[in-house]
Formats: sequence, C-alpha cells, structure tokens
Amino acid sequence: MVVLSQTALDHYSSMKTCRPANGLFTGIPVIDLKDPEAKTRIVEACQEFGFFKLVNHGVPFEFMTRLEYLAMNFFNLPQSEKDKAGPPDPFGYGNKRIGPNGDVGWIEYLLLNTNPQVNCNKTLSIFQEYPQNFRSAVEDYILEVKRMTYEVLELMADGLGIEPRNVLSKLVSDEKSDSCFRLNYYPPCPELQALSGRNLIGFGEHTDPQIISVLRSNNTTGLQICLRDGTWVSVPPDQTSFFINIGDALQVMTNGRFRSVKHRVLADDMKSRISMIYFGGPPLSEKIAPFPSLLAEGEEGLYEQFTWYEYKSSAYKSRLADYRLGLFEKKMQAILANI
Ligand SMILES: C=C1C[C@]23C[C@@]1(O)CC[C@H]2[C@@]12CC[C@H](O)[C@@](C)(C(=O)O1)[C@H]2[C@@H]3C(=O)O
Ligand SMILES: O=C(O)CCC(=O)C(=O)O
Ligand SMILES: [Fe+2]
Repeated sequence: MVVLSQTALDHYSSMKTCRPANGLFTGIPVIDLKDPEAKTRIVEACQEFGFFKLVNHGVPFEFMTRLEYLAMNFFNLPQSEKDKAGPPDPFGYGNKRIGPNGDVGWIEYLLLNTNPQVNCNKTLSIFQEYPQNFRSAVEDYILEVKRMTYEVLELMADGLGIEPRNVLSKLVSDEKSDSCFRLNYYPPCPELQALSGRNLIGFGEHTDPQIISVLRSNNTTGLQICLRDGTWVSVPPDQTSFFINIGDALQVMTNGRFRSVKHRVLADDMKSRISMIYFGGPPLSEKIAPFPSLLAEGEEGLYEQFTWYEYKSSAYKSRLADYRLGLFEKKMQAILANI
C-alpha cells in the first residue's frame, strides 16, 4: 500500500483560489436533449455556469459500461504492464504527473488522440497487447459521443443565433480536428480517513482549453466546479448522464458570454472514480476569435486573435491552475506592449 508522508499530502492537498462549500450541489442545470426548449436552456447554462448535465442524450448505456469495465481492467493491470503505454508525451499512460510542468494528482490516466491522422505508437501498442475489445470499445464510445456532441454544438449555435447552425460542430467534426480522449482513474485513498477534513486532489483546478468537453463518470463523487461567486461545489454523480464543460476556445468565440468553467476532482477514501472525457478541439490552423454576429454594435473583442495551435502551445507551457487566456486578453497585450 502507498503511504502518504506529510509532505506528499501537502503536495496533493487542496489549494487555493475558490472557497469550499459543503454537500452536493443541487443547482446544476439539467438539459434534456429532446426538449424543444433545449437550445435556450443550453445557452442559459453556458452563460451562468459553463457547465450542465445532459440527459436523454441517446448514447446507449452499454457503450459506457463496457468501456468502464475494460478501462478498469486496464488500470488494474500490474504497474509494469501499464508503464509500457507511458510516459505520456502528452498521449499515453500517466501516473500522478499531469502535463509537462510539474502538476501532480492522485490519478492514473490514458490520454489518446482521436484524430485517425495522428498515430501515437505508444497508445496504439497498448491496444495491440491488451484485449482486442478495449480498442473497439473506445472507438465505439467515441463515435457515439461525437454524434451527440455535434447535436449539442448545433443547439448552442442555434440558441446563440449564429449561422450556419453547424458553425461550431464543423470545427470538431473536421477530419483535422484536434480532439482527444481521456480515461481517468482515481484510486481510493484509505489514509484520508485518518485526516478528517483534508482534501486530496485527484485532478487540480483548471479550465479545459478546447471548445467543449463531454464527461461521463461512474457513480463516485469527486468532480467539483467553481461557481461565479468563487465557491467550489460538488457535482452529484450520475453514471447515466453526460456532463458538458465549456472550454477556453468557446469562451473566446462567444467573447466571454459563455464561461469556461474552472473545475477539479477530489479523490475519495473508499471509492474509486473512473471518468471518460472527450475534448472537442478545432483544427490546429483554426483562428479562434469572437463570432462577429455576437458582438453588439461598438463592442470590442476581448481577446487578440490566435490560432488553436498557438493557444495549445501556450497551454502546454502553463501549469494546470494558470489562467491561460490571460496572455491573449487585449488589456494584457497592451500592458506587455508598454513594458
Ligand atoms: C498541465 C497541463 C496538462 C494539460 C496541459 C497542461 O499544460 C495545461 C492544460 C492541461 C489539460 C486540461 C484539460 C485536458 O485534460 C488536457 C488533455 C488538455 O488539453 O489540457 C490537459 C493537458 C494534459 O494533461 O496533457
Ligand atoms: O476526471 C474527471 O472527472 C475530470 C478530469 C478533467 O477535468 C480533465 O481530465 O480535464
Ligand atoms: Fe478538465
């Protein structure tokens, strides 16, 4: 069993920017994909929270449970087997280290590219060595989730009144779209029991850089989002639903109307958490800028124009909790110009 030293605990312990809240939050917007009012509800949720729960989404539950089962089998393999698929570059198997800049969490994960044009040998090899059906479960799941994500993005465009209605969905459905997929496993940490009241960070606070993130987890709590007023609230888990996150790129495209939500995961003392997240990103060459039709007369764009490649490169130089969009805000550019 892994024993946590005081220093290690401090390292993994909860930080800093938002205030904690107790209990499960009951105010997460729930959107029914088949509701005729869905587009309006989605826009409201993205403006207020940058986050919502999606029900009646049409993705068969078996696709989720099959992948969950096979992913759990993978994470239960001997360490030496899992290490064959790592270290992440950023794709591949990772253990405790998140990203290239010193972030750590109580987590193991597999990060995969969903673009068939990018073959990552390391991750493909785990699929060759380990049960054939793991690869097909990942592919089947992603196919279903993509289809649903396009529908959500079309409703968003409709709700925002931007045309054509596929203006957002085509960015992530493009064959060059830079999307990725992540399986996260948070082992239980029994030692937490003796340390009542302390948090153990599974995945530290951050916003997702892409356009949209689509998350499904087992029935274990742990995911928290930061509300507008700066309080952390716990998202009640629901293994049958998806949770949708707005990413930084969509915050920019809506000129700040949609919030890229800050979130994190806390580990549990008893239960393991497993989550699967599809991150929908645009092609690397795509220019990320506010949609002109969303700017009111005389309203200025809040951000300098940049490509997704530029943003991603900058994100990979940052720490998890950094405010990555800051560098691209016009006011920051003006300050930098005067230095
Ligand atoms: C610390 C980091 C991990 C991350 C790349 C980064 O430098 C900053 C953004 C992180 C993040 C958060 C959302 C996704 O999980 C992720 C895959 C992404 O696109 O940005 C991770 C990156 C990662 O784990 O490689
Ligand atoms: O594992 C989770 O529930 C969320 C993880 C997350 O936010 C991420 O991988 O970007
Ligand atoms: Fe995230």
